[in-house]
Amino acid sequence: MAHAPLALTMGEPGGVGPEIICTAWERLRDTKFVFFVLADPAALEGNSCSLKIIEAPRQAKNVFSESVPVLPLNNKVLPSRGKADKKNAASVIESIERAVELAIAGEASGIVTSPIQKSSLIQSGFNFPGHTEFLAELTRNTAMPEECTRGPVMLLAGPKLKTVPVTIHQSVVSAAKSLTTERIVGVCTVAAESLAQDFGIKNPRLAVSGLNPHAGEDGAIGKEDNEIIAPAVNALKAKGINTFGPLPADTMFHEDARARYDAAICMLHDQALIPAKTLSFHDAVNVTLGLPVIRTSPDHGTALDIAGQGIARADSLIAAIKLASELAERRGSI
Ligand SMILES: NC(=O)c1ccc[n+]([C@@H]2O[C@H](COP(=O)([O-])OP(=O)(O)OC[C@H]3O[C@@H](n4cnc5c(N)ncnc54)[C@H](O)[C@@H]3O)[C@@H](O)[C@H]2O)c1
Ligand SMILES: N[C@H](C(=O)O)[C@H](O)COP(=O)(O)O
Repeated sequence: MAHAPLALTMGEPGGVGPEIICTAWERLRDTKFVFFVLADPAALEGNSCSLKIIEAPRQAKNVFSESVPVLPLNNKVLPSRGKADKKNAASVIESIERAVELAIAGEASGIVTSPIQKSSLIQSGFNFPGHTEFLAELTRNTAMPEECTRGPVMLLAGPKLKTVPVTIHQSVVSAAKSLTTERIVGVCTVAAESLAQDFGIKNPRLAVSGLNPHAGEDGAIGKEDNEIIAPAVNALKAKGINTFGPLPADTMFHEDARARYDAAICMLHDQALIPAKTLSFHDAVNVTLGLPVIRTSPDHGTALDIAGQGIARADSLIAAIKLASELAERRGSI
């Protein structure tokens, strides 16, 4: 079967994306991890790698060892290193939309997204708080693979820890208010399915965090742990999903605790992402579970503060490319 390349989105042209794409290509050019970049070539110019314009993803494989294959966008960018210009929003968004189209069409085996500057896109009228929600919308009408529940669900996957936030890009106040037993059951169901099917973890063990300090101290410090989270854990156990909790979030990430589970399911974005990024900032990958296409991303953002200085590390992007390729192989799409 022909191997489809991975589609790599351009991300924020003023951030570290362009330089780490170039570094990632330099490190991967002689490997099986072939990708092409959906970008205005102007966004990638000025780095040390050579670019080759391609007309279709299938051409990527033939040029990959010599140059970065670039599938040009219709919208142009005016890159300004270290600054996110909302005038570039159309191009940033087009890159994501076209990657999804190509993945749905089978011309790309998966999507790896470069970081976007959310605030700049939102100022331009973009209506989504992140890739996760935008990708869910773009793939809404595409059928899921058999026996896979639709998400989206965010997973931060590192060598020492996998974490899933139940609430994602929400204020802490709105996240706490929006927690329901059904939502927790839904997220855990997608996570358990994907850990088994995409990551090959048989009967994955899910450790569910509480919301409040000490998981509510039996109702003395908040009622959500007993009234919303504990019933979700019971419902998941009844479905045969290997789940336990709610656990106090502050003590569930030390080394011995991590050995007891395959993924930590957390109620809040920062409960999940702080331990993931603290333990493995340069190795962890952000994966969207519960989509009909494969999507990974580095765990870091645009890093405007160091863009263009030649010090940005490409390790997390490389890990994202390798993981997307591994997931595609497992799903049999390449
Ligand atoms: N997948 C994504 O699109 C994604 C992910 C996370 C954050 N973001 C966005 O990025 C923007 C900036 O976010 P932030 O400042 O919170 O986080 P950030 O990850 O961009 O930066 C945090 C710190 O880590 C450093 N850093 C980041 N990437 C690095 C790398 N590759 N090598 C070395 N150092 C690196 C930065 O210099 C900074 O000091 C925000 O708009 C945020 O929403 C996007
Ligand atoms: N919440 C993520 C983080 O802090 O790393 C980041 O915003 C990326 O989210 P998307 O993948 O939805 O863009």
